[in-house]
Amino acid sequence: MAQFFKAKATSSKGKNLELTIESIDHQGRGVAKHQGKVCFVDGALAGECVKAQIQQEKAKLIIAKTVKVMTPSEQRTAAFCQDYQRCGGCQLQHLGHEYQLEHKHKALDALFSKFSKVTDLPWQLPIESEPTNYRRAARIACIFDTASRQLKLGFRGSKSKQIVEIQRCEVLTQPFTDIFSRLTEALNKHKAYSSISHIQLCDADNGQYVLLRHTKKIEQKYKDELENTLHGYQLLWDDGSENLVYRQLPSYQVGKLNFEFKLDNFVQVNRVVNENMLLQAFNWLDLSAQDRVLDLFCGIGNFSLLMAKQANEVIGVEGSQSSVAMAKQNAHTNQLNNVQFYCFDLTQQLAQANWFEASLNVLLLDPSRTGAYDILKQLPLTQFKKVLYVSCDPVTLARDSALLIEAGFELDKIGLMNMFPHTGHIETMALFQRR
Ligand SMILES: C[S@@+](CC[C@H](N)C(=O)[O-])C[C@H]1O[C@@H](n2cnc3c(N)ncnc32)[C@H](O)[C@@H]1O
Repeated sequence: MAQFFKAKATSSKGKNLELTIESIDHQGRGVAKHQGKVCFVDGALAGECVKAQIQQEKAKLIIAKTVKVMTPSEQRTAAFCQDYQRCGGCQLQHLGHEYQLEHKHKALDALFSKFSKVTDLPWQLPIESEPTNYRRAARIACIFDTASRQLKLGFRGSKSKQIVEIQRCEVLTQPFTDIFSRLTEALNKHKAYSSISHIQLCDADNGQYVLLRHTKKIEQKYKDELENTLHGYQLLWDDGSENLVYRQLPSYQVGKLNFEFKLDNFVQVNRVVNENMLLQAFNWLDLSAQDRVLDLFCGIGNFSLLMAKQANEVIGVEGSQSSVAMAKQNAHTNQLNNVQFYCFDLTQQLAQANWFEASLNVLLLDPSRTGAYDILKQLPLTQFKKVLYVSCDPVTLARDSALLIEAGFELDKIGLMNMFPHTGHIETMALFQRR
């Protein structure tokens, strides 16, 4: 066989480029062009000239990170967190808080125009958040470093599995802002704690919970010692061998509704935004006493219970058995008997669903980032007069919206919810009405 000369591919990784940033994409990265390739640049803002280091180069694109801002945008601000450059939690602290929603608006406009050819979106006022101390739940990663014989605590680094040790986190609610240094000191007093692999924090309305996941047995005296050191926090020890026993389940309240949950259930992390989101959903849907609501991806019944106050009936569907159990319990303790919950994987065939009924006339969806395409393409959409789509991913929202528009719906209202300030996450509520 003929042998042709093929030059060795030289790696461009680590090389610096000077780039002029044209826009920011839906993940908060600067977008520029270089020799016919699209460059996505972490830490760069529209209008800026930056020096960027190449992380990865492919046939049509370059991934890079800003190493020097030569001409800063007037929207640029100093990050308030000293670990911002290393930690993977926030991506947009360099963009002034007041400009972050403007950027998210533009990103959604572009995605809707691309996927569903809808322009001039019917934007409503956004749901705002406090810029700091908004996050009531988080997961801390832990690793025992054999070289220093220390347990290290922190968040995963941006685009890596490395743990970034941090002292404080200003986006966590007040009781947890400085928990890192306190935990690091306490957990390094005894080797007994060295098998702790992660720690879950939850600032519930009825107490602050700290769940410690460990792989080896920890003697009771060491558990008691930590409990005394972290006085005021409710500690839970989880070695994965049996169901956790809660002295009292964590809970949050919205109006007169009380929601109990377990730490492995999904709960919305921004308390204030969640309350305003539920209220907005209630107002936008404007349900009548005849309406029968299908709430897909319902979790512990966050939306379902409020909707049940107004509607004739609500059917909630969720894939996590544990969340469904809590949703049923929450309906019972809130004395709502017109809401039923079912456990079902919504990527599966609708023909196997025992919860679907032709008389359901309002659809509410709140899927995870992968969106709701699988179930939406199977549902007989013509039976619904309204669809309320709560989204945590703008790309899947725009894609799924195209399907709804094609099925005869019109986008009536759309609004951002600033659930995670300073991050690239875009949370949106969209109301579709049948044309
Ligand atoms: C964004 S959360 C929303 C939960 C709830 N609506 C709330 O406001 O708290 C998405 C929910 O969808 C559930 N989920 C994810 N994939 C699913 C699937 N394939 N089938 C059913 N439920 C799923 C998750 O367990 C989670 O509870």
